[in-house]
Amino acid sequence: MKTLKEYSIEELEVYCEQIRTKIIETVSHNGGHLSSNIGAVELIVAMHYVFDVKKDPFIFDVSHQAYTHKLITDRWERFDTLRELDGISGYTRPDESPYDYFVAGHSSTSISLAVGAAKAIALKNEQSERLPVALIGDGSLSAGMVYEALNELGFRRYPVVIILNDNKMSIAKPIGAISKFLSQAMAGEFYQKIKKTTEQILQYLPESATYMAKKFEEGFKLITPGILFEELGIDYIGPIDGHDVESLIRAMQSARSLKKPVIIHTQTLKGKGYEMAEGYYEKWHGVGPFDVASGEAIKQGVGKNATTMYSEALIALAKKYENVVGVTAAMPSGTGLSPLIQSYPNRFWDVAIAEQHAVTSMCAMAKEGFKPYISIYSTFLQRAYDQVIHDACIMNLNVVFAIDRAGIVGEDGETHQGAFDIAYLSAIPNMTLMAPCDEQSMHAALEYAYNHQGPIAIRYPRGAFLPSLPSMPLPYEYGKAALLKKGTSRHIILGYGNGVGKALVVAKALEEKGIEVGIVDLRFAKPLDEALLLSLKESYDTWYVISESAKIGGVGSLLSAFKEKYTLYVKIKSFEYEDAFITHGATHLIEERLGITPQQIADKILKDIY
Ligand SMILES: Cc1ncc(C[n+]2csc(CCOP(=O)(O)OP(=O)(O)O)c2C)c(N)n1
Ligand SMILES: CC(=O)[C@@H](O)[C@H](O)COP(=O)(O)O
Ligand SMILES: [Mg+2]
Repeated sequence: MKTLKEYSIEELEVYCEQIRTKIIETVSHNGGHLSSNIGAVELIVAMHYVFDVKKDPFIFDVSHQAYTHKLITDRWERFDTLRELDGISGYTRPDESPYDYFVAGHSSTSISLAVGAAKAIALKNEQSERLPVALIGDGSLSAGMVYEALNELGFRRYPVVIILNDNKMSIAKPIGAISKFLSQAMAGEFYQKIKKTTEQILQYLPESATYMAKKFEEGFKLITPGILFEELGIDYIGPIDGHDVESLIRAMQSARSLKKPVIIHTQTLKGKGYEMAEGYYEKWHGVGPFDVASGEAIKQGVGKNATTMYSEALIALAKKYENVVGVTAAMPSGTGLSPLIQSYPNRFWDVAIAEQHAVTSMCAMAKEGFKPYISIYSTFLQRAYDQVIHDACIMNLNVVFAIDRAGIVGEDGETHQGAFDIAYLSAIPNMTLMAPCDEQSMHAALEYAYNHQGPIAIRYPRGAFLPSLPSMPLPYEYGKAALLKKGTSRHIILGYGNGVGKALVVAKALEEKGIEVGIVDLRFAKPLDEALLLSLKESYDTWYVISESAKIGGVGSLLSAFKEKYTLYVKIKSFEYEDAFITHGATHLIEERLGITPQQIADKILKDIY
């Protein structure tokens, strides 16, 4: 059986098509990242042809585009378990395969990893000449961390090969000077033409002419995107056709021989090979199951999701108040900000993958009297934690953090679960935490936040809320909770955010067993409603907590601190997440694995009682 490195170019091209078909087929069943992956097939096949995955660190930025790598290495047979619970992950994971060098999922870490690996290889003075090779997309090139890495790499000049997959797309059309600079298409095409013509002429000229041509080509690079990297001390090759296996192999072989930092600028078509996805379509970045022939989604989401509720509520607010502004860091459709960017382009922005910049720039807008709504996933806000403290909270600025994907997100797994925002935000002075539980309270929360003085974070889940009460019991008031149901037992459930809907389902299951528990919608996790909570101590011995967050630093922790403060003799039992990263898989299966489905919670409470 031939190894990949023994394939002819023709055989490699056939192999690429087989891989592409496999990816389309699998993603159409399992969902996943389609266009990024089928657009990167030739790149990754060429990587495996030229470099040695058994020794060279293969580093994929975000690694959402690494399906080809998984298929080539050791996961072809298991590939149909993609993103399923106990199946293979949609991202690289060393605990899944020795060929996955590093965990990824958040963007723009690849060049720092390559620099670190190169440093280690140099320090270990290895004879085996291992060479880190990183694949990074044009969208991921917009994050600041990349420049921190390039700054050092260009200075220390470690041998590293960076392959830039420039498909002129992030999730959405990329914004910013970097992507504009990269897509000097004219220079690229023009440069290629000149280069090809020079090579053709050179064939008939004496050796000495080659020197002149080299100088000419060096100079010519100045009008390609290469100047950015060359000036930083990183050699530049390209731009080259990222679907032409032969030129990719040649470029990677010369990059490997340079033994210094080099970036190969490849230009690809996102979605290549599946016509409906080819080009600039946000919708084919991350997809659910779909029919390959028609491109139609198979499983449509049920009801209006929390993101749409947020988007509609923000549109209403933007109409009402001129000083409402907002930002997303490269997730316009995911956060629901797209319609606002379209309707109010001078008040709502996509700032590319730049969460730190998104937060700090909005803090300046708050200082200037605007009311910014920073629309961001719980997991990606982690990237801007210092900016929340340093730029929003110390000055107690009027900034709203609209935290989407709070709680379990499902198939994206460990790197994307929205488990930590309550823990990482509740510790910050001046920060207020609140959580709506349905559409009405979402609208009310955004309105409340508009009038709130100081930084405030509003969290809500991926997908739809669990069904809640037909109407809000009372309007939001700073730090005030709502007693939804007194019940007749000495047990009460304190729900927060989407946990309120879950509490209602649990209460119903208990009622069928003759147990009537009380229910509170906490509404604010910080500050807690101390008056209401103190009023519970006489009637309820056991307080159950349902919040979609990590237990440590979560709502249960905040309530335990409250219990300590007033020396209360109540038992607090939290159904939040234990101290472990939460793997990938459908959310309901993950919750079952964690023992926190409404039925499992009801069973646990029943066991408690009897
Ligand atoms: C820190 C961070 N912010 C946002 C995201 C969400 N995200 C995942 S992939 C992606 C776009 C990446 O674009 P690019 O690097 O060009 O890759 P492509 O999908 O085009 O191949 C974004 C914004 C992320 N994974 N990490
Ligand atoms: C790779 C990445 O980080 C994004 O594509 C993410 O998967 C989007 O998540 P949602 O599907 O929840 O919008
Ligand atoms: Mg891209």
